[in-house]
Amino acid sequence: MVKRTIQIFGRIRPTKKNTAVYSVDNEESAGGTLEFVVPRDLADGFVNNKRERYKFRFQKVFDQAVKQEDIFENIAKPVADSVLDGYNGTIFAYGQTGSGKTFTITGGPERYSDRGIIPRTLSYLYERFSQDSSTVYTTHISYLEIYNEMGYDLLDSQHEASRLEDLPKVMIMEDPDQNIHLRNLSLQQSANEEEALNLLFLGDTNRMIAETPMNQASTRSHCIFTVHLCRREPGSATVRRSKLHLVDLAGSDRVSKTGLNGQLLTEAKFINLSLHYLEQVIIALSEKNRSHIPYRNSMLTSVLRDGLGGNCMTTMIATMAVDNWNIDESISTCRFAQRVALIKNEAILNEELDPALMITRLKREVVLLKEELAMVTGEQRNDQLTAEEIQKLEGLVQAFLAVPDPDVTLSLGPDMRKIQHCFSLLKMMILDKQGGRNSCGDGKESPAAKARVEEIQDDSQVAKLKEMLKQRDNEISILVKMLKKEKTKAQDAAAQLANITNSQGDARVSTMKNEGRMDSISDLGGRAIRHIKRGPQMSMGKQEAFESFVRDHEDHLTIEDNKNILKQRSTEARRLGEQLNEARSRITELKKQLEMRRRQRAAHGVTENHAEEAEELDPLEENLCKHIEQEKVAYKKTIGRLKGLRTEIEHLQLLLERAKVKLQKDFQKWWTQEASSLQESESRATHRGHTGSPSGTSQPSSPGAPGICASGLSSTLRASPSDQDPNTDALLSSAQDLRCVTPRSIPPVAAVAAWQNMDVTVTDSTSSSEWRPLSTTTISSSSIPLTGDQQADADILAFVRARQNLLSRIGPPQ
Ligand SMILES: Nc1ncnc2c1ncn2[C@@H]1O[C@H](COP(=O)(O)OP(=O)(O)OP(=O)(O)O)[C@@H](O)[C@H]1O
Repeated sequence: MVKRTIQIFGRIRPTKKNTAVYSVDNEESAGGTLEFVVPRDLADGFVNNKRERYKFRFQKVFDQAVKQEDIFENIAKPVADSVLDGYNGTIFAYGQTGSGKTFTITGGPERYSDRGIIPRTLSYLYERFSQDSSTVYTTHISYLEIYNEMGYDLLDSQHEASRLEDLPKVMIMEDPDQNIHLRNLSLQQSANEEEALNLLFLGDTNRMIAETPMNQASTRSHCIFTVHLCRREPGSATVRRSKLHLVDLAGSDRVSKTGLNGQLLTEAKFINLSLHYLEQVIIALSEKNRSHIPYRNSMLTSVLRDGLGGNCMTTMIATMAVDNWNIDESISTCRFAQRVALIKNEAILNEELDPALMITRLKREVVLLKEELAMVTGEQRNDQLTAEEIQKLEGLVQAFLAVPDPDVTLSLGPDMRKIQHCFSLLKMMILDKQGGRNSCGDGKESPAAKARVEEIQDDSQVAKLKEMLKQRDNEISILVKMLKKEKTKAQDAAAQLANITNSQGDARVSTMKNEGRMDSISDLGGRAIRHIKRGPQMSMGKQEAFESFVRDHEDHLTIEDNKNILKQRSTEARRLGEQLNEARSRITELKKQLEMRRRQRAAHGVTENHAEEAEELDPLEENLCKHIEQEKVAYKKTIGRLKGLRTEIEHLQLLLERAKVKLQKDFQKWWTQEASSLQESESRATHRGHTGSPSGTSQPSSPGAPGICASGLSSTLRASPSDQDPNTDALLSSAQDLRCVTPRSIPPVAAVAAWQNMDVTVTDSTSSSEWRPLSTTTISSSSIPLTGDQQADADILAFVRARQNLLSRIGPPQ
């Protein structure tokens, strides 16, 4: 058992201006101190206008310039080490909103070097697993978000979460021994670093997507990323199970300061309530002789129960901002940390007997005892050894011979068949080695020995061939299955491509023909292919808007930078891969040369009777060995670099993927806003039209639009409040195209309606007050360019009907 108080560390977020006076002092032995100096005039009722100096003690304080790497080395690595040893670990970040909790725990979204504690810890754990090949490690991951006292599983890949409520809800259960269980929280196995990082990415993406402007969940929720580790020593019936919780708490800002109201106030109360309960638990734990600790008051404290005053090595990171206006919050964060530092935990080694391993062990014992019994009672088995048994025995003999230690024994159990077979194998090997010397005096092998050797060789050969045949059969059936699957996929893709090219092409071709823009038609196929590659969600008009949006997005430069770095790293990885292949061939070649040289020398020694010469060191041989060693060192170095590059490439890919999701989300938000604002101005213009304002004037693009071509996008938007449906978008893009060839004087709505073959009378082409929909029910679908896809066509017709209804509601002008 390890008794230890919760370790507290301070981290100060970089700030550019208006910094409060503070000082950090880290001493090797006494830990670190952080001191704030708050002048009386600045305090001004903020914190305390009596005291000027506030001094707090931490294990260590990390000032603004400290890198993520140092945070990992000093804070997370020791905890990860104890988790590897079988103890539970928790690291939680506490601080006000924007003080750098997420940056510390997960990392920044832009640079590889900004990776936070989670990705670095995963990297470290898998590296340690690979160094300890004798132990079997199994890793599972869970990712829980707690928002308004409700738990959500962030690793759900089944549902497309667009709101937090779409994610599976997690319930807290308690068993009779008062152990906490989280029902509905999935545990995903991750075999390697890549899989673990993908899970982190999935969770973060779910977190980001589920967030809406009304529910800034990332700021107002608690997130707990947990690594569940199981470690098995070879031959041992015990397993060690440990858990590592990496916790990003909600902002600890005081409600009075945030000035919230309505829904946000309710959320803030919930968050403050759960942080308040956390504080209560911490106060109760830091007080002596408290029998009741109120863990059950909130979901957060229930989940973190072990980490707080229980079986766990726990570390807290107090994140702080030192801008003048944040100083009171930073001081209260420090005060909280001081209380946390009083809590004592008792971490125990989580070792238990593995029932499965116990069963296997007992079964093996039963077999041995049975065999021993058979030997004692003289009841020997006389059935043939199976091919598998023969193969196993060969392996045992090889392993036995490979170890020069004379104390090592060949343990075969009391089965005489196995003992005899191993003797035969050994005899065969000796005969083989002795070659001509083990013959019947005349230099030839005795026929009996030869026959026996051949028999044994045949047996093992047949067994090997049978095994190979089985493997090949398996491979063939897998390949056949894959081929079938690929064929079906190719057929589907071809059909989909044909469909999309036809439907989108048809819609555009007619308008392009009208405009004489036939050269663009040939481009349609290519665009359709790009469209499919990007996903079937966007119409071409929207796609163009998206491309423009991406170009003007604030993250564009970072994304481009990351793309370039990714390209460079991929090129370097390819080059290193080639180097590795070359080094491998060189090593093989050198080994061949060495082998040949050794044979030549051995042959020379035998034929010329120069046995002593053969024993001497050969300079050429020595040189070859040296060369091989050098190549091996270079090979290992390249492998190390390649491994590092692989991690960096995977991380960059995830960053890019995350940036893509963010862009799509931002675009979707912007698109919806633009659509509704354009619709509003459209209806305003219509009303103005009713009162005699000039008609058909094109609407200005929204000021928020980042440089999108007004004629292409805003016209599509004008008619497209429902942007979810690609067919509607395509339809509206086509409507816009038609508008381009419609006389300017015809109002846009009339143009769309005309294209839709609705009965619209334009009695005076210069006055918008003269147009009106005649019929609200007649829709001649014959002239609507339908796609042939039932769902898409139903959507198109529904859209046309909705538009017609809208027009009818506007009604004829007075
Ligand atoms: N040490 C740091 N170095 C560079 N940038 C940082 C650092 N800490 C925080 N930031 C930046 O400051 C901003 C706010 O940080 P972050 O989102 O991590 O705060 P938070 O405490 O998690 O806030 P919230 O409570 O809203 O989740 C981010 O843009 C982040 O990249």
